[in-house]
Amino acid sequence: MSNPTDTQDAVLALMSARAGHFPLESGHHGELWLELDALFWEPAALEPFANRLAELIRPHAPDVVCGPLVGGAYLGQVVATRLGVRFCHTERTSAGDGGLYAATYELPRALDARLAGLRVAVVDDVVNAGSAVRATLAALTRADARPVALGALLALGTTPAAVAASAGLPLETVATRRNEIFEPEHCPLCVKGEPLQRP
Ligand SMILES: O=P(O)(O)OC[C@H]1O[C@H](OP(=O)(O)OP(=O)(O)O)[C@H](O)[C@@H]1O
Repeated sequence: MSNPTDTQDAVLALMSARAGHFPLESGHHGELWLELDALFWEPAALEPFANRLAELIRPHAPDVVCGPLVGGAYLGQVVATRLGVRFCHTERTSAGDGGLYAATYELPRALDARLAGLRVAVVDDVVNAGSAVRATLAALTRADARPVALGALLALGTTPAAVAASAGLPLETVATRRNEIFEPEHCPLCVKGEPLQRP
């Protein structure tokens, strides 16, 4: 696992990829869909990568790891256990109004008061447009928590780094993969007349 290319290939091998024309939760369109439902099928296979992510996050000294349901929360529990810190999840509460980044996520209400002032690392299994992690950061800000890092097993394209930078956070990733996403009005697949596919 020390060779970065081997690590990258091994992470990608955990997810099957489909090419097409897909609507993303963020409102963007993309050419890539990753099937993530089987990512946690063999927890022991995923654990070394979750542990690697935990070690990347450790220097940021979080008190809490927070991940969006579903995949980000499953991963976040493993990372939190490895780090010996607390864990919380966010849950999508609205898909939004069709605009960009309109989906909302919320923390369990009972944890709001506990999170105030704590250092929180936000983790997700994959970050693409960053809808889930952006909305999770917003929920943490509402709870007066202090985000300190954004982490992912896999970051797609350049948007995750932009999302982290705009939040003033370091981005820690185990693997990266090239990818492009498009605002609907600038989507080349729409221009070509390719119909959107349900993932
Ligand atoms: O950066 P984004 O553009 O938000 O994409 C990444 C998100 O998509 C996946 O979740 P999905 O929507 O498949 O839900 P799930 O985790 O419940 O399967 C993944 O687990 C991330 O949360």
